[in-house]
Amino acid sequence: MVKICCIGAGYVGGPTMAVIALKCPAIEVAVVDISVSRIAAWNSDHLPIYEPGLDEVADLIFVSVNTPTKTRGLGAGKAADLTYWESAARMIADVSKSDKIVVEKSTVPVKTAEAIEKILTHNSNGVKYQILSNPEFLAEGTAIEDLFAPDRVLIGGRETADGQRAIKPLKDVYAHWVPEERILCTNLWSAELSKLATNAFLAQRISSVNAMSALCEATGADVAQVSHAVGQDTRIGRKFLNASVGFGGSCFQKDILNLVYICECNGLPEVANYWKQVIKVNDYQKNLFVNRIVSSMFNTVSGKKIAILGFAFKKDTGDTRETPAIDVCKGLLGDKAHLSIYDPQVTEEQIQRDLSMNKFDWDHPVHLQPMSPSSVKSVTVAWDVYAASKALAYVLHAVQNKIFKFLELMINKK
Ligand SMILES: NC(=O)C1=CN([C@@H]2O[C@H](COP(=O)(O)OP(=O)(O)OC[C@H]3O[C@@H](n4cnc5c(N)ncnc54)[C@H](O)[C@@H]3O)[C@@H](O)[C@H]2O)C=CC1
Ligand SMILES: O=C(O)[C@H]1O[C@H](OP(=O)(O)OP(=O)(O)OC[C@H]2O[C@@H](n3ccc(=O)[nH]c3=O)[C@H](O)[C@@H]2O)[C@H](O)[C@@H](O)[C@@H]1O
Repeated sequence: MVKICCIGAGYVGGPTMAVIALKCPAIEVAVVDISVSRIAAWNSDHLPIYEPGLDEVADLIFVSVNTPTKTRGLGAGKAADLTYWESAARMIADVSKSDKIVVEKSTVPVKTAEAIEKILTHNSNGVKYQILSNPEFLAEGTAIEDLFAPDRVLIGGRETADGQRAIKPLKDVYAHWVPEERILCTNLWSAELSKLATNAFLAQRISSVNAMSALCEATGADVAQVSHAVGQDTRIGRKFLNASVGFGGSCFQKDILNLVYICECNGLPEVANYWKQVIKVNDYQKNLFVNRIVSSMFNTVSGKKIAILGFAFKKDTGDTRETPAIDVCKGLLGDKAHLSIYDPQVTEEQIQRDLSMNKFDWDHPVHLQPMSPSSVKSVTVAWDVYAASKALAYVLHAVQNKIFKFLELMINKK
């Protein structure tokens, strides 16, 4: 019987292992995490199984730990910080007594498998390792349906006989519920890079339509109509063409910055600049939104009360990682506005934490994040939409697409 262990019980590790356990009753699945509270939370919901310890637990080890953007040292602000990956790999090397297949589930820079291989084999005591890249494409809010019916499952392995042999057991796991033609097998580097490329392409579409939205505002075109017309072209397609206040979420920005850094390291500055522009347009969009509010209120929001409806980075999630609401709120707070924030999925503590935290600090295990950020005094968190909107000067609706129209309505009503 195949045994699986997953290191990292987060947004990816938790649901992915839950689905594997559900679809493959004969496979024993264990999930480990360095965050005690994370494991306690999962156990309280009876979702993934927790087994303390890795020793001899698994044949296939998924690693789904954080890969944040580096905040200091070489590549700060762009490169992926592989600290957690490295410590997971060292833990695997320390405790393994039989041959293992280590599966990269986290999104990692292309060529990471090479470094992981070195760590694992350095003190291997005769244990053999094969590294596979099996990036995850689920989106939050639809994680379970994405896992049940993925567009594709991607598995990259070494192009050696051992590498190809290692692909088989992983392919067999997915074959329990994913049609064979949707399981793509490639070499390691293609799989690693395809994940970064997919997120870059998706984010690029959003930046493209957001750039158009600025031109629409300047010319009287309606961005919803333009995006609908563009998306009707079957070569382009309709998805991911909703204009917004900018994309958020834990990965798009992080992965593109990572891609930019890899291009620079490979002596490809033109390619790096091309992708950097996707982030620049996203930042521009968030600034534009703040500037528009401030300028339409006699160039100052100082002392004015503004309600923010929705704080998470998109609907159907309580996740606030890189939510554009943080930038919008910080921009308004910078001009001394008073904010009343309402989001039924997000706690007050999380909002205060997000507004006080430094850029990129959120992407570390919970217990390693700064613990007691000072709360932002000019922010109140409301428990219903009416309370949030009481005595407000403006309502911002942090749900993609409707924002500009909604604001326009509000402005016109004034
Ligand atoms: N959130 C998402 O929708 C997606 C995320 N990804 C990628 O998957 C990876 C994980 O992302 P999330 O699950 O969102 O992160 P997360 O922060 O929710 O979960 C990561 C977990 O790993 C744990 N961890 C860190 N180091 C560890 C170690 N040495 N041993 C045991 N546990 C350790 C942390 O405590 C944390 O609970 C990232 O590389 C991300 O880019 C990929 C696709 C989708
Ligand atoms: O690697 C990852 O972490 C994941 O990143 C995204 O998933 P996610 O961040 O959960 O959410 P999305 O639905 O992609 O939305 C991201 C952001 O783009 C915004 N967006 C999305 C679509 C759109 O048309 N316009 C738009 O502004 C959303 O509001 C949100 O802020 C990808 O969709 C997943 O395939 C990928 O696995």
